[in-house]
Amino acid sequence: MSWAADAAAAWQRHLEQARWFSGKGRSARVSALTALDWYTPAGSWPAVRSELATVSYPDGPDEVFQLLVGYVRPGTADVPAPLGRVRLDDLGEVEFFDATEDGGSLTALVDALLTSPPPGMRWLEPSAVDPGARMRRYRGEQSNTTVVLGDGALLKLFRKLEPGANLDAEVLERLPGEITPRLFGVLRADDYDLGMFYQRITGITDGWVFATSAAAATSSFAEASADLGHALAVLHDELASAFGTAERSGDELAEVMLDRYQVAAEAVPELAVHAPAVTEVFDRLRGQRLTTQRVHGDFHLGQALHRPAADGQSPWVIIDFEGEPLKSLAERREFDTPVRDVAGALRSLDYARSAAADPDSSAALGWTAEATGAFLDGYGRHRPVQPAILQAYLLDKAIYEVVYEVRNRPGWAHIPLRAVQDELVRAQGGPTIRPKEF
Ligand SMILES: Nc1ncnc2c1ncn2[C@@H]1O[C@H](COP(=O)(O)OP(=O)(O)O)[C@@H](O)[C@H]1O
Ligand SMILES: O=P(O)(O)O[C@H]1O[C@H](CO)[C@@H](O[C@H]2O[C@H](CO)[C@@H](O)[C@H](O)[C@H]2O)[C@H](O)[C@H]1O
Repeated sequence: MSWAADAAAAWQRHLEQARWFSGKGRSARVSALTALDWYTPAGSWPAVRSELATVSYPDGPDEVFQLLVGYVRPGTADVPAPLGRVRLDDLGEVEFFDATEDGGSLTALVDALLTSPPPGMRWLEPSAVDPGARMRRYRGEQSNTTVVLGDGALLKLFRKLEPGANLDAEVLERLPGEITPRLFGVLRADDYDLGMFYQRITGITDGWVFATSAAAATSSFAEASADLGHALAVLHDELASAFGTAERSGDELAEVMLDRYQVAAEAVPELAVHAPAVTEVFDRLRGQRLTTQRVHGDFHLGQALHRPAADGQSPWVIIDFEGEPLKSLAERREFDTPVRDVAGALRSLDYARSAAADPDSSAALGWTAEATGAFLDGYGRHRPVQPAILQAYLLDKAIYEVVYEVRNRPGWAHIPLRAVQDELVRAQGGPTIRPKEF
């Protein structure tokens, strides 16, 4: 049997428990393993390379995931449990493991990428990456794997691969690095972007943690929210000048939102009863001409990092431009109106009140209303938002969230389900938790 057949079974077991593996619970099978060229020089240990795992499912198309693999001589691995042992033509009998779990392999990888970069390694600012920095895997919840390289840099290894440029790298490269981290380099092989080196922002509080702590203490989030609104408006200006703008008819957008709603209503029957009211809200887009551009696409508080004020610096940095995970890559790269991100932020401020002792108390509702008003002031000072368009996007986003939560976190589904109802009541002139003009 070839090394790949032996290793595939071990990786299959590993994937089922890997936090980043999005195919869990779908009877995933590693049907092929393709080795890319070694990053590390011949004769050095550990030997490190990327391998592409093709994952097959009984209920859908194959997907490709990146594995970063470390190999050492048997009995010398520096990880608690190597995944297995294989014989490779060039290395002989070796043990292998997930190299993101081994500091020595990460150091060997970064050193090799800096000192003898493979043809696919494109450096923009190599001096920002310190090969002597302590390297460790970021332990938080994420769908890729981030390696922390001291205080200065991060290496994000993309896990689920799609041919073409990675959206996050593509955006960071074109922006000035004031509201977003600076991009230091991109690693690519064959058709795939495999990872990127970028600026680590230190001393930050994750926006979701920041907002939910404030909501739990019923302490005002207005100032931070207004700053976030302003930061998003600046980001939208930067994206428009980097990628340009276009126009789209409101009729077309209404059809797209309606189609998405219909697919969602088939997946989640509770949504189906709202068809007439949902159609009415989307119909209000008809007859309008909308300006579109590249947007964040999946903006929420977890995509914003807050840092202590410093002269001339934005207190918020915005990250993760990969778009909504339930959409295809082509859909995620499409232009949209910037209102999509405004709606994302407002939905997130609504989610954040779930951290309050009683999320439905007038204090908690008031907390969201105040933060929402402040966000819209901060954003709208610069870029006015039309209420009918915002309403359609808020509804579209809440519908997306219902499907996302039912699939991923059923215990949270009540939050967007309730939001869908609230948006529809509000659209018919009912009571609102938002400032009256919106
Ligand atoms: N430039 C950065 N500086 C500091 N921390 C960051 C930076 N980018 C991401 N993070 C942290 O890493 C976490 C995961 O990053 P993210 O880009 O959202 O990963 P994923 O694409 O895997 O979801 C974020 O929630 C944030 O806490
Ligand atoms: O961070 P991702 O790009 O993977 O986005 C997905 O997961 C998010 C949850 O982590 C999800 O966001 C929803 O829950 C958030 C609270 O956990 C809330 O702040 C957001 O407003 C809400 O949409 C996001 O929708 C999904 O695409």
